Amino acid sequence: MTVIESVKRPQQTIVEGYKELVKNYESVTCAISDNMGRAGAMTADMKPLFEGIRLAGTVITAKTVGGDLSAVIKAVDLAQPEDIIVVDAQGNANSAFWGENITMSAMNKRVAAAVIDGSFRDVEEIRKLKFPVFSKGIVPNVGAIAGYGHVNVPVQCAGLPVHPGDMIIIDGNGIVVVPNEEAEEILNKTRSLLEVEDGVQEKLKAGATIGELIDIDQLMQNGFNYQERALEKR
Ligand SMILES: O=C([O-])CC(=O)C(=O)O
Ligand SMILES: [Mg+2]
Repeated sequence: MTVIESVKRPQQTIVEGYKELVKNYESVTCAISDNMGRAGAMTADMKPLFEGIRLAGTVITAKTVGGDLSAVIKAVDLAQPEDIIVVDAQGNANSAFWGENITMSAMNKRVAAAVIDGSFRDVEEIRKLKFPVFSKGIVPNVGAIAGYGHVNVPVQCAGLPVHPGDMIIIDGNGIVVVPNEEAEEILNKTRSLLEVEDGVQEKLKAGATIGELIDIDQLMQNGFNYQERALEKR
């Protein structure tokens, strides 16, 4: 079992920058994905417990072994306010890795959300508590708590590598992960892209179509043929 207690987080101004974007723009995750090479999102089978989850926070990871929840319980204890717990349960949707009691622990630590590559239970209670959970499913069966698992090690979650201290941003479109070392650059690029999007919106509101604005006819005449291109180079 590996338990890493201290996590290197992005500077507070960067974390606040992402929170500000989430406050001011609706589809921040889409702009972040665009800036990460049209990637960076968790898979679409990650479902929210309720609508309207909009958050940015830093990652604490729990990597489970079998159905054991011990790593999740320990991760909650190591969290700082507004952290997001990412549970790598290897996509095991037939076992619960989170429940009402763990939610109440997490709320006592002011954890912002749980993102689980697996399932959880006590769904009605957690909905009433309004604690944000994203998961692959909901199921009553839960594993033992027998001391197995790892905390704050690199993990995967829903198709993405995730490291402790990365940024997670969640809105109505889904979840994106920005690696800690790219957090500042992606924040700046995303701010700019959202401003550009505002400009495009103005043109659309004035009656334009995207096809006109990007000259789609010309683009489609230039269909790319890699064999022709390869021959040109001989
Ligand atoms: O107790 C467990 O193992 C999970 C659970 O149901 C809870 O956290 O309430
Ligand atoms: Mg329970």
